[in-house]
Amino acid sequence: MKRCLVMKFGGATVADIDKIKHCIKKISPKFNEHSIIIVVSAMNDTTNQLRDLISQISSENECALEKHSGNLNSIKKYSNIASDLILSSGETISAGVFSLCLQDCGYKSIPLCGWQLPIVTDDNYGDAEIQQISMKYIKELINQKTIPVVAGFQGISPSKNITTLGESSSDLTAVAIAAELNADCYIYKNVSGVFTCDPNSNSGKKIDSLSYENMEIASKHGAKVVCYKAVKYAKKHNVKIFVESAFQKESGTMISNNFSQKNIVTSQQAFIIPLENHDPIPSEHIFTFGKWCIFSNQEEFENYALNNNKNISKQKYMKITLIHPSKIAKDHFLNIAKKYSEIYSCMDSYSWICIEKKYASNLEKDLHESFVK
Ligand SMILES: Nc1ncnc2c1ncn2[C@@H]1O[C@H](COP(=O)(O)OP(=O)(O)O)[C@@H](O)[C@H]1O
Ligand SMILES: N[C@@H](CC(=O)OP(=O)(O)O)C(=O)O
Repeated sequence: MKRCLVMKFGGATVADIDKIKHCIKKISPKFNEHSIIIVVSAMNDTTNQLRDLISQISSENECALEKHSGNLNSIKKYSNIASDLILSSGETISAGVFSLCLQDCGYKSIPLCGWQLPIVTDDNYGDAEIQQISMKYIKELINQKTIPVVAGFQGISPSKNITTLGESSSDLTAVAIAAELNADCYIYKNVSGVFTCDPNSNSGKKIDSLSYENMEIASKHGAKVVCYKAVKYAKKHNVKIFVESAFQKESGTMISNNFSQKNIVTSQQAFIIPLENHDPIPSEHIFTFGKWCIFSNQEEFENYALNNNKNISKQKYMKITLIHPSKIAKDHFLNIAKKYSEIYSCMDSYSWICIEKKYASNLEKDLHESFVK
């Protein structure tokens, strides 16, 4: 059997037929060497429209609930089951449409819902955890040189209800299938990789390679580019993720254990100090990667600081960069902040700090070590 490759296309990349046909161009160079498995998200913002639809009904449900004074938990459970069925339908359509487009381009293809594999989850509707996946059907299709197009985001509970895996979790479907097949996982987006900041709102720089740990932290703190549950799963099962543009040729970002030295500022050249209760950081603020910003080197940082926040002394800022929430470090952060009072007042309530290695005390080093382990 050829080596398997999972290719996941996000909602923005499958927004219409023209875009899907562009996505398909990404498949042909890989098709001869690999057995391809496609995973798709719902077209564009279909899932949000479905969420809106559900919320219109749910508010009426609450009134009905009060009228009938039924058992709140069981009524909630029934409405969650129905909501997940509705929410999952965006991916069902998308899998069918993508598969039809593949057929139109001359490939043999079959669309699959999560339950057809099946991807068995717990019954935590709306944010279900994967418990077991069978690759039997996918392997049969691969052997027949047929490309399976799997609807992302979907699972099935032990009681045979459709579940969804959580917001943006088609990435998780893709990574979980890749883990089962010992395959790499390509995630195609409308951006060309993971950037130091959201490329649509700031002048970030593309990162060539990134550790699971850094991506996990960034995703957890709001970087929308790869779903947090997917990164966690990839780390656990050692699945290499490549984030690339669906429409451009340039190389993207690799997320793995083999990351290049220059891109790991937060764990190698600097110390992450965990903090608690940080406030949301305005997008124009210097530290945005979701809520994080990673710089490859001092010069990059200085340029960014200079271009984006002229009020802040770049010299002092060199001592400050980043963050993760945790109880132990809060007092410690406040002490550091006092040392750099000018910066602290600039930062106001932003509890984000990162200390370059050369400035770090032993305590800071210990905190860092305990965090990155
Ligand atoms: N650090 C980051 N790097 C790249 N994209 C980011 C980052 N933070 C936020 N984003 C945003 O994440 C979005 C995800 O890409 P998109 O293709 O829209 O997602 P989807 O796969 O869900 O359709 C991008 O449009 C980009 O603006
Ligand atoms: N459509 C689902 C799942 C998903 O992963 O979507 P996307 O890959 O477009 O973020 C959602 O919006 O949550």
